[in-house]
Amino acid sequence: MLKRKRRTSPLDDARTCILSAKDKPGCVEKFIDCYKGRGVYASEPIEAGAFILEYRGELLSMEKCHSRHYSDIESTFLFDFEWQKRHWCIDASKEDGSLGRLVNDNHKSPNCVMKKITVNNRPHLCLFAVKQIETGDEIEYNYGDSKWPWRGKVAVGPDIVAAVQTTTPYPDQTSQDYSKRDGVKQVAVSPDRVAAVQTTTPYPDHSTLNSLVSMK
Ligand SMILES: C[S@@+](CC[C@H](N)C(=O)[O-])C[C@H]1O[C@@H](n2cnc3c(N)ncnc32)[C@H](O)[C@@H]1O
Repeated sequence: MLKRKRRTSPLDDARTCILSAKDKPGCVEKFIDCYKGRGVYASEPIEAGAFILEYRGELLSMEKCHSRHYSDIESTFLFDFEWQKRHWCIDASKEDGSLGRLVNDNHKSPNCVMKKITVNNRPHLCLFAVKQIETGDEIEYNYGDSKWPWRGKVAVGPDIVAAVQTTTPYPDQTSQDYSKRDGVKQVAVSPDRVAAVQTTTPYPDHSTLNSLVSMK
């Protein structure tokens, strides 16, 4: 009798990618517009539950993270979480070519979720699909409950964004040169925006996301 080949579990898949320090094939980076910047898109169908990408970066203790000085843009690439009863941060502010750091926020209908997994006694943050994802779909997860400024805006055209909420003034990013900022291709972040998302930490608080995805 023919033995059926066992499929790799999503967790094993994630472990393999983590150990190889390479992104899993199946996703590509795309420039969306000068407001949202880049995003990550599925280049093949991804089934619900599958491992997608690691949010790769430098693992820092919270103390170390606090001691560093990040620009507003860099601070949007910090992801804090709890592990072994201590607070940690993945600093993905360095442009290292990895895709996990480029995944954008969607708090209404995200197609993946961030989970914490431990490999070789170190924590890693990984995105897993929560629904079937089709080729060409943008990969998106929920950044958490912070008042992210873009959540009050609605896209009305490929490059035009209309403000539907005016509680936080936000610079007109359509008029800025996307490619010249900070030497990285990132959307400028206004100080107002950082103030709006600050809670207990001096940078955007991803910790709310942790409870959301039960990263205990
Ligand atoms: C971790 S980075 C994601 C990658 C980023 N788009 C880039 O091009 O580098 C987070 C930044 O992406 C942008 N962003 C993420 N989700 C967004 C959304 N739903 N709408 C508009 N901008 C978003 C914001 O500028 C945010 O500070």
